[in-house]
Amino acid sequence: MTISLVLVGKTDNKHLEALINDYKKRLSFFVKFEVTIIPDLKKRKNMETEVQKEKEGELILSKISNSDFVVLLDENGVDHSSTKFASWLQKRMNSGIKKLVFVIGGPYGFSKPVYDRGNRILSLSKMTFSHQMIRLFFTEQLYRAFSILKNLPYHHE
Ligand SMILES: C[S@@+](CC[C@H](N)C(=O)[O-])C[C@H]1O[C@@H](n2cnc3c(N)ncnc32)[C@H](O)[C@@H]1O
Repeated sequence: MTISLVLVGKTDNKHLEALINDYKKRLSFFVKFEVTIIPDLKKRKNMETEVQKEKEGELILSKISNSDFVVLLDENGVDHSSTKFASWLQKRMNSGIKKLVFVIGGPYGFSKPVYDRGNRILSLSKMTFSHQMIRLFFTEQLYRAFSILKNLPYHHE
């Protein structure tokens, strides 16, 4: 199974990018992990929020195939402990899915068509994080999930 992470806008802080790359590298020992960045929209500062979400939504959907299992990250989704998330991930890997796609929205979240396409909505907390910070928190949680599944001494309960 391939795990793909779709992001809106490039990571705008080099320290954040370095930390994300570190977890990306660690994840590559366990799974085929790819990151797809949807470039920032041109002239988005002049756009209405809804128009921006709609345009970003079209670009997000263009990166998703019919057979992909799509998980949208959203503060209003279902939340898991790290161990529950690890077992959920194991079940997805056992289910024969070819590609598991996680999507992080832009600064204003997702358009309705993107919500409609999501197979699951996952929250990392009830608090809202920036679309930049959450990419680090999520890649760390994904690494943590694999470290739990592989019995590595990274996660402690
Ligand atoms: C700044 S938030 C968008 C917030 C809000 N939904 C809105 O409409 O303005 C940007 C993106 O970060 C992600 N995100 C932020 N906080 C999150 C959380 N607690 N759990 C999961 N994803 C989160 C989501 O993908 C969200 O679309």
